[in-house]
Amino acid sequence: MLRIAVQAKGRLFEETMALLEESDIKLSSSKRTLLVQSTNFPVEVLFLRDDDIPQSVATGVADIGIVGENEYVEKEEDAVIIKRLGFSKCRLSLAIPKDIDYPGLQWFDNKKIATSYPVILKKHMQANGIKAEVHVITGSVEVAPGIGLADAIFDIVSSGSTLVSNRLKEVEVIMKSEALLIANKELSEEKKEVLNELLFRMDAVKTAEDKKYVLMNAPKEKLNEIIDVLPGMKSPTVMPLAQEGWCSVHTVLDEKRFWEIIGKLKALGAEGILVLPIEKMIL
Ligand SMILES: Nc1ncnc2c1ncn2[C@@H]1O[C@H](COP(=O)(O)OP(=O)(O)OP(=O)(O)O)[C@@H](O)[C@H]1O
Ligand SMILES: O=P(O)(O)OC[C@H]1O[C@H](OP(=O)(O)OP(=O)(O)O)[C@H](O)[C@@H]1O
Ligand SMILES: [Mg+2]
Repeated sequence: MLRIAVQAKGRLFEETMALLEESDIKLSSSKRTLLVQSTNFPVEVLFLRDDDIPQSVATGVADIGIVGENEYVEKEEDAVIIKRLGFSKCRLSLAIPKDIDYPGLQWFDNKKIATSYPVILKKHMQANGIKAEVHVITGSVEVAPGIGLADAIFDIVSSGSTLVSNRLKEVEVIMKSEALLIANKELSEEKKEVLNELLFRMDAVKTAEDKKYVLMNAPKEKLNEIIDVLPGMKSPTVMPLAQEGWCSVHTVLDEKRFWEIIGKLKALGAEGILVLPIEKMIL
């Protein structure tokens, strides 16, 4: 049985649960108890605060965990990164009151900075020879300058709207972060096998995520030109239609180039284009 530590509630929770669900890991209880077994796969899910996930994985309380990179780097626990998961993307930044002119990092010399990430902050300041006072608070960091608790903050930024509503501006990005799958360093062979199967399933979900299955009717005389604009995995499937001179073309398209390719297909006379989501893709 492989034990996975995940965030019980918060910014990581929904996408973590969606990833497990799309990997066909069914959980026995919809009520959230601390530890829930899967009914169809040899894993159990341990729900924790995200701060506690790196340590629980490093000590072997859990075998693997899903946690923000910021939290993983801050905690300096001895666990290994297995996979970058690409969700909960954000950055850790320094921000100061918006009306202050910012001359560069030296501004922070002898200033008081509020943060929940003292380790990352102190390392960065030390590496740049800046002596700042670090004031640790665990939440609502952005209000600190407004209430006179600190001169500046070092915290998570995504859209930047929390900074704006607290009259702050982002002046330095110190690190970028996304959700990570981390693992204990000494998993048994049995657990490694379960982990490999889980990774195989997660890859199939991730690969499918930015792809679409596309079907269209194409005039036969334009078929070669249409095939030329389709990247596909190998080559498209082409099937005859009852109507003379037409065929049906099926292929897989990358979401990034989707509109560009669809435009070319329409120009070549493709009709009745259907676009379907792909649940899983095994290459
Ligand atoms: N606005 C955001 N946009 C994207 N990702 C974010 C955002 N805020 C936080 N994250 C990421 O999600 C993680 C969890 O954020 P959350 O705010 O839920 O943490 P928390 O309040 O410390 O939760 P917990 O109760 O588990 O300790 C962060 O460590 C970060 O990696
Ligand atoms: O740049 P933005 O898009 O505004 O996001 C940044 C905010 O998001 C997170 O807090 P969250 O909203 O998760 O609430 P919390 O403070 O309760 O963790 C984070 O702590 C920042 O405060
Ligand atoms: Mg936390």
